[in-house]
Amino acid sequence: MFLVGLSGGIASGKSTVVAVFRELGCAVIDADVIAREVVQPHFKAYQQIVQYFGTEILLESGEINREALGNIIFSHPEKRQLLNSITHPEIQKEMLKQILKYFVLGYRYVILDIPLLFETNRLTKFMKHTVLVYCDPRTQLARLMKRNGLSRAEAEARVASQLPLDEKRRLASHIIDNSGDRESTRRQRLLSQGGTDLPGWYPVSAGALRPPPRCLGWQVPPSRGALAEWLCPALSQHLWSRLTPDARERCRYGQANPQGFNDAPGQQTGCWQR
Ligand SMILES: CC(C)(COP(=O)(O)OP(=O)(O)OC[C@H]1O[C@@H](n2cnc3c(N)ncnc32)[C@H](O)[C@@H]1O)[C@@H](O)C(=O)NCCC(=O)NCCS
Ligand SMILES: Nc1ncnc2c1ncn2[C@@H]1O[C@H](COP(=O)(O)OP(=O)(O)OP(=O)(O)O)[C@@H](O)[C@H]1O
Repeated sequence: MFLVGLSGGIASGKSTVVAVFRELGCAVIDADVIAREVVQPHFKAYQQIVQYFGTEILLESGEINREALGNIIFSHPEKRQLLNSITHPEIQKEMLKQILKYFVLGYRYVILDIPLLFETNRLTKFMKHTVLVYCDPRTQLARLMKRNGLSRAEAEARVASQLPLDEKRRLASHIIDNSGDRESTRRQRLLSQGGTDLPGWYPVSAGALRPPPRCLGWQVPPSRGALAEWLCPALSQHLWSRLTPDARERCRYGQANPQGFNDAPGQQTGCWQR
């Protein structure tokens, strides 16, 4: 089984992109969702958070007031480190459990949506590929202010708590540019599944839909087109109908990269239009 690390910056569009992969039936593990689970009242991390941050960060229900905790940690780097040291080990344990679940189910690829993948840098070595959901800094700030109702200064503090997206760009093996509208982000993915020089997100999504028998692996079908038909005819037809005439031509003439991802060391594949 291969792990694909998907990351980005705060409000760069990870959830938006991941929603599309889920639509296609991909196996996705979301670190933000797990981060919410492991701080529920009966968990160890909850007790530690209350011990260090005090009961003033609790709601009346006893649950953690995420807005209040966020306000503290995004303006105090040392408190952020403390929170990370409490939550990250618990998040990683739960992620490992979910990875094992998908392994047992026979999935070939699992997408791990990890906001701080490049900051912590401990997990990248386990990833077959890393995908960065990029967004230009002005758009990122505007979307963050709007979504969270933050002032410019508050939003800037949150962005500054992470590595700049331009730096993450250099660390990722693949980029999805989400600076434009949702449809253009979607097109990047679809094109990548049928185009020429594209690394082929296809095996990831198709593999999730119907895990192939282990003994066959992925080498048996001679081309990606055949692979698509073999795995999921309905999805294959749908994707074919969404391709541009030019991309169809290229597929017909066998120029699509049958290997899926382009793995040349240090090379960023140009699959997703930037
Ligand atoms: C600070 C908290 C309470 C804010 O909760 P809230 O519901 O408002 O935001 P949410 O959890 O949806 O996170 C939104 C985004 O904030 C960013 N973010 C969250 N935690 C951190 C952090 N410690 N450092 C930098 N950025 C962070 C990420 O981009 C994340 O996608 C919460 O994010 C948290 O518990 N963070 C610590 C755990 C963590 O590191 N989570 C990130 C996934 S590993
Ligand atoms: N292409 C887009 N066009 C317009 N708005 C978008 C686009 N992509 C995302 N958004 C909006 O921007 C905000 C941030 O997107 P999203 O929640 O997907 O980011 P994220 O990276 O998952 O955020 P976080 O780091 O906080 O988890 C949301 O309000 C979303 O609706």
